[in-house]
Amino acid sequence: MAERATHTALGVAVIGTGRMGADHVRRIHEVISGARVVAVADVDAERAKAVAARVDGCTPYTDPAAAMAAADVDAVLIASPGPAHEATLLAAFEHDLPVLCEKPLTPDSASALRVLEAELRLGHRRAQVGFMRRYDPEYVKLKALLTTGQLGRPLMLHNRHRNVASPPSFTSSMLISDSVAHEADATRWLLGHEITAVTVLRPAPSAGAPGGLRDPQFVVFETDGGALSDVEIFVNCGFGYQVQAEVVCERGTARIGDGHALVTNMAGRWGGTIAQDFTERFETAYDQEIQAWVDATRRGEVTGPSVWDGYAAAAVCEAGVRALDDGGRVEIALERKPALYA
Ligand SMILES: NC(=O)c1ccc[n+]([C@@H]2O[C@H](COP(=O)([O-])OP(=O)(O)OC[C@H]3O[C@@H](n4cnc5c(N)ncnc54)[C@H](O)[C@@H]3O)[C@@H](O)[C@H]2O)c1
Ligand SMILES: O[C@H]1[C@H](O)[C@@H](O)[C@H](O)[C@@H](O)[C@H]1O
Repeated sequence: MAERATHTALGVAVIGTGRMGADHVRRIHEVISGARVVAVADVDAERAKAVAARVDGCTPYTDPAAAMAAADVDAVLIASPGPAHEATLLAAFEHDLPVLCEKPLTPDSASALRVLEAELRLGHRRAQVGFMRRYDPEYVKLKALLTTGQLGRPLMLHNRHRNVASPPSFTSSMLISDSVAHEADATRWLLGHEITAVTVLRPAPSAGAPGGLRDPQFVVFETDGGALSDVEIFVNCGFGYQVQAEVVCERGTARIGDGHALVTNMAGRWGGTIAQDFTERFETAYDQEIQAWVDATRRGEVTGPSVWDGYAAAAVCEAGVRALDDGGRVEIALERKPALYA
């Protein structure tokens, strides 16, 4: 596959054509280079048809397996809901197809381990997980600064993750498993530590939270490097989409996410605007992520967040959901890391 794809555009099947899937189809078709969408699959036939109609030569399917079996498919982008990811990943591995799987890899650590074992049986990495913050220019700068060691050892990481409003089906556990999943990965990646324990504190819910939703929550990760990483997750803040991170190190601090690219002074006031959702705040990150995946895939490589990263984040979130339910501190014991992910 890799040799063929090096000379021609990579043929991508996009599985799941909802909000993210349709946006990734647009991105591959209009924004990035080196790939074309040749198939889409969605259990909702009308949705698949409508998205396929926007791209010449794209065939709609309702069965992901049928889409992946099409002759012109070289790679798979999974954007169905988390519980559907395992089956699609395993089917893609059966065809030995490269995959970019939106986060979460899977919703729990047992299913993530089954995916990891299937990839180990292939004997080479095939899948990348869609932790797009690793491609966001601000996160990339922060990671580069930490890697120089100028600031000294990281002691604490403070994260804020705010959404304007949660979708109707959002549950209290999903604040952890769907949203804080990003900070589980960002903490591991920025600090280079594994997370060993998680505590979830629950302030009185906001009056703006839909009935019964425990929103906001305050999550504390402990790491094997002795650092603490805290996350304010507030998915019905009402005013904007904000993702901020501040690392406190022995000799200084560094902070991203203030969004002060444009500050205006007018009529006795100063200020700027706040993004309203993730597609706006992380637009560049998604573009860079998909371009990097296409480029690496055409070279026959897998370079992004790995199945191990997806498994570790799933284990952290699973512990977080238990900590939310019990109101206590839950320790995390990861499996041994296989050499494939060293
Ligand atoms: N990286 C990010 O910032 C980010 C942002 C939003 C969503 N996501 C992730 O992207 C994925 C999709 O989220 P979304 O917001 O687009 O959801 P969505 O509900 O808008 O779309 C999901 C689509 O998948 C379809 N579907 C359901 N089961 C399927 C199956 N078995 N096979 C094929 N299609 C199936 C649904 O009909 C729907 O059209 C999730 O994993 C989510 O966590 C990531
Ligand atoms: O699925 C979405 C997505 O991952 C966003 O990046 C995050 O901000 C939301 O909280 C989450 O619900």
